[in-house]
Amino acid sequence: MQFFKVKTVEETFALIEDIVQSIKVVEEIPLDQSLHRILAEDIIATESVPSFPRSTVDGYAVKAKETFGSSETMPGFLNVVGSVKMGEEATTPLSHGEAIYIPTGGMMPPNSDSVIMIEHCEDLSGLLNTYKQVAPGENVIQIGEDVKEGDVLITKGTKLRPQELGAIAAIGKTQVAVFKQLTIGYLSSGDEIVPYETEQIQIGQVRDINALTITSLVQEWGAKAIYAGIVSDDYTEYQQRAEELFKEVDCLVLSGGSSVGAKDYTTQVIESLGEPGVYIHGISIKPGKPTILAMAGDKPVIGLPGHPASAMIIFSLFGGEIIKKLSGEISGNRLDRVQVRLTKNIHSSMGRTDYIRVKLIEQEGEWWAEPIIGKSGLISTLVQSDAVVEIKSEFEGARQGDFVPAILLR
Ligand SMILES: Nc1nc2c(c(=O)[nH]1)N[C@H]1C(S)=C(S)[C@@H](COP(=O)(O)OP(=O)(O)OC[C@H]3O[C@@H](n4cnc5c(N)ncnc54)[C@H](O)[C@@H]3O)O[C@H]1N2
Ligand code: MOO
Repeated sequence: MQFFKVKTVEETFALIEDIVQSIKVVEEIPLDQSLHRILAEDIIATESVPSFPRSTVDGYAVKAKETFGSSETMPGFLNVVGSVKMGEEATTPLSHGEAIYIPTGGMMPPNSDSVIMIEHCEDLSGLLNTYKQVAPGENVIQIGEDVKEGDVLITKGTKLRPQELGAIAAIGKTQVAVFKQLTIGYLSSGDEIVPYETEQIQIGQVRDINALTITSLVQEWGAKAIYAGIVSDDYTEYQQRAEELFKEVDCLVLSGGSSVGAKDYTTQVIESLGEPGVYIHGISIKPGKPTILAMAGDKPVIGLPGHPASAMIIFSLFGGEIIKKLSGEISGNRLDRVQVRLTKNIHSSMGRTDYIRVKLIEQEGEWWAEPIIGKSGLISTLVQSDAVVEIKSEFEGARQGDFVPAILLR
């Protein structure tokens, strides 16, 4: 038996972009529960922030031109006529030759245009000595300088980070429309795989590692994971369990049995779930060559190679992209690779993209990648890794000192 439908990494990403459609289900949820969710509406500012001009420092609100020429040796003089109270409207207008004490964040009094910091002046019994001149607008946040009423503050498809929640809170919006949280189903396969809680394992058995790595990645990405346990290498059982789980989820992930051994039923199980079926069986990638990507109806199905490091790397790359597309996220400026330098020569084969597990070391302000040697069945190699460096298919490797792109695993 041979692998068929083998694709390059670039073709795989292009295919994902092409075949995976975003879910359209939208729900309104409280803002404080929307972290990491995907915005399903444009957030239009219904008011300006700030809604009144504010001081950015502790000092005295003044008319800038009345401080012109002030210096340490030649101070200017202004009369202090009051103070601004926090949280209250400043109503007393500033007249010629006057200054008003203002705390950081306080409202600028009418007719004032700038603030002189307290360290640049001295209040001598109501006579303010100014030792520095200020420019009009200095130390003031103007109305709408943060957010202007009517502007699009955040666009649909944005993954909500803490700063987006803060900005939405600033305009007084308490509910947001987001796309439904995705549910990703995960099932392990293999006669030798036993629940990780198994205290005493028999010779030949291995604890289910992928259940933890894969469902944890799902959670890290803001989706919900359903772990449906382990199936043996029996087609009927595997097919039934996969089909049951498939009905409950937006995307199904199966681990193990993706190769072409006699008991590798994953392809057959996936084909049974519906049309159009398997698009890719085999990617020219290392590790993780025997990866399966399919669509059953509008739901993506991923068959991961069983080796734990392969499964995690493949799921981080392609699973991440599929879930992102499915979730409705529209990535803006994405910094998903950083440039690091290699501490050693790395060999790789033309026509195959390699992802090499590396430890990152900082030396004299530069980041260096130290390859971690180990087979793709070894989970500890990922524990030691900070990143994987990418050697694209057109290269036969990379030399010590070369800059290479790294995908962070932290
Ligand atoms: N003749 C060939 N054989 C293999 C090839 C090939 O090109 N030609 N590719 C190899 C590569 S690369 C990989 S990766 C594996 C993938 O095989 P499967 O997806 O069929 O996975 P299994 O055989 O079920 O498992 C492989 C390995 O991983 C262990 N495993 C599986 N699931 C888990 C789990 N949930 N937790 C911990 N460990 C797991 C399993 O016990 C096996 O040792 O195929 C190669 N073969
Ligand atoms: O996916 Mo396999 O890891 O290349 O051993």
